[in-house]
Amino acid sequence: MSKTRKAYDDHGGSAAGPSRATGQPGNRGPAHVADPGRGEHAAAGTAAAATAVLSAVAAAAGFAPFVAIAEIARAVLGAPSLGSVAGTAWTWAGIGAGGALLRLLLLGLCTHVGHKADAEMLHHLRVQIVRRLGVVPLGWFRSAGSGQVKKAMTSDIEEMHELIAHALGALVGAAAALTVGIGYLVFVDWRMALITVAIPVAAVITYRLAMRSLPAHMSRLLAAEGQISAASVEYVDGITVVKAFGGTEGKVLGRFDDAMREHTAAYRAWLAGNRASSAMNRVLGSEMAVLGVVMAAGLGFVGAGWLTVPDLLPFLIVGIGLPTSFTPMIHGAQGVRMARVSAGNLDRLLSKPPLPEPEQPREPRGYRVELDRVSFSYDGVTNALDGVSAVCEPGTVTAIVGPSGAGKSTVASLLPRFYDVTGGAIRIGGVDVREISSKTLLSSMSLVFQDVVLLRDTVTENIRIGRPDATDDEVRQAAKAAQIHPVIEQLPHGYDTVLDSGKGGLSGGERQRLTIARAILSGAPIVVLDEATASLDPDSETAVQDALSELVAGKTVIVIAHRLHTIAAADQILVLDEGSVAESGTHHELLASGGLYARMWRAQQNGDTA
Ligand SMILES: Nc1ncnc2c1ncn2[C@@H]1O[C@H](COP(=O)(O)OP(=O)(O)OP(=O)(O)O)[C@@H](O)[C@H]1O
Repeated sequence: MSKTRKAYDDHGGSAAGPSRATGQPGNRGPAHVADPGRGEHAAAGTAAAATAVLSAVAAAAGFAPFVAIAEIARAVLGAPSLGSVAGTAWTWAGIGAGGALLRLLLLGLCTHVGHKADAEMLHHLRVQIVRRLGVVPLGWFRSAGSGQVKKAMTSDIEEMHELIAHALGALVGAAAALTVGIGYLVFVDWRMALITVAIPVAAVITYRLAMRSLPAHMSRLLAAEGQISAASVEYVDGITVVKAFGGTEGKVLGRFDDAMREHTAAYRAWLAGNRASSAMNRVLGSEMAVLGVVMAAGLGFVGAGWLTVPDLLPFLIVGIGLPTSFTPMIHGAQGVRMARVSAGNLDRLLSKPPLPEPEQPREPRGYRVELDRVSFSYDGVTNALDGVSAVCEPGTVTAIVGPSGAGKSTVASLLPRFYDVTGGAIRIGGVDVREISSKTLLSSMSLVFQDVVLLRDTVTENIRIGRPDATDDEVRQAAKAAQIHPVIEQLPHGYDTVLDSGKGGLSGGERQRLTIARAILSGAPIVVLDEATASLDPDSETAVQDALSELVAGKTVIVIAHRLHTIAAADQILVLDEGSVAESGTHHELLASGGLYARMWRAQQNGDTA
């Protein structure tokens, strides 16, 4: 949004010409700095303020050469002979050269200090975000969280960079330059100063007028942009299907064409509304406008005897420098506004309440898992789970089945405390999971989900996540147990092959077996499988099932499954319906009772044989 807005702002007109006098350093690029604590954060803030002050002084000093030229000209034109003003001229020449030199020195210093402040502040922010991510409930990432994190780490941080490295200096520098320039002109002649300043001020007003209609057009422009990118993604993602089915290519491209046309129409509609103010802005924002008005008014003043010709010179020399300070001031102010929005987003992220850790953690006594009248609500209004009770004994398999939306995955998320229950309790080895430290809790569980997450690292390291201190040999043993060893051996660099975090390299079933190897290596006594084989073809499923039987031997196993034949041998089956346990028992008991499970079983059998 912010980038888009900036792009349109640039088309709406310019408040004035290009920047000349802001003294604004360009400090980009990361730097490696030590992990800063609170004190370093304050130091970075002080450094950012120092950059702004240096920018202001540099911008003010940047006006000295112009003032010097104007003063020398005034002295020379008003004197009977050159010799009589030589001293004054040399003094002003010294002031001018000194100002130019000081500006250069301060800009160098500014770049150095600003660069450091920027790098430290952004590093500190990133460290804080990462630390916060380490303590927020993991369930948050599964809902809206990951999008928020991506935005915080990219565009919000970028806006903060803009603020510290560019906007703040631009704003303060431009304000200082304007103050010095206008102050000098007022000193020479306040009436002419008013006229000279009126032109860039009028340019700013026309700029505001040109931009006034933007919010009204923004939603249409953004919607059109959204359609363009959706159509592009649709085309790129579906290019195989589109090409394979020939005739439909035109249809997808047609959608892209329509979106482009709509964007052009929206853009034209906005431009049509601000054509006059935009044109006025371009005229008034140019140095030529200031020069023309100052000349006309100045000659009038000279004619009327209100101003001497030498006194007109400062307005021509310094006055035409004023418009160039308005553009950075407007952009700087805009940068500050955007950074405030981003700072709000970052603040919301950084103030996400952490998962409460027990003050005096307790160790579970064994690995019996007990759900005691567990209730949970995602939104605080509707209950996804309502009074669910069950006991899962070590060395047994408990299957959780039920219609879509019954709450099966919610149970799986509550066990490792991705969320905390809103009613009742979950106990492991007789201890409430909220009284067990997160580290102990997570290391007591192997979680195997349908969505396989692989890191961009070697096969060995991907398996070793299960137990970081495992030897290479133990990694291989786990891979063998998970029936993935022969596949790994076939990879270009065997166990040293770097896997793609995307879908490349291994098939779905192979990736799944890799995560099972991870879980086998971890040796955790509780295993939670959430739809681990749901998306696999029959061959892969058989291989994964074999791997799973290695993983679950002797453990407390909780399996969530859609396909009932995969859990028919479970020691107990909980049938969830609308967040409650509708029935429970073994496969045969549930079939005999003729309830929901029996109906689901029959439906799946018929589906399978149909
Ligand atoms: N992150 C979430 N935020 C809000 N509501 C959610 C979230 N996840 C699940 N729900 C809701 O909670 C209820 C239970 O969902 P859950 O995913 O646990 O069911 P499920 O039995 O696993 O379904 P499925 O078989 O389709 O995966 C549903 O109404 C679902 O819409």
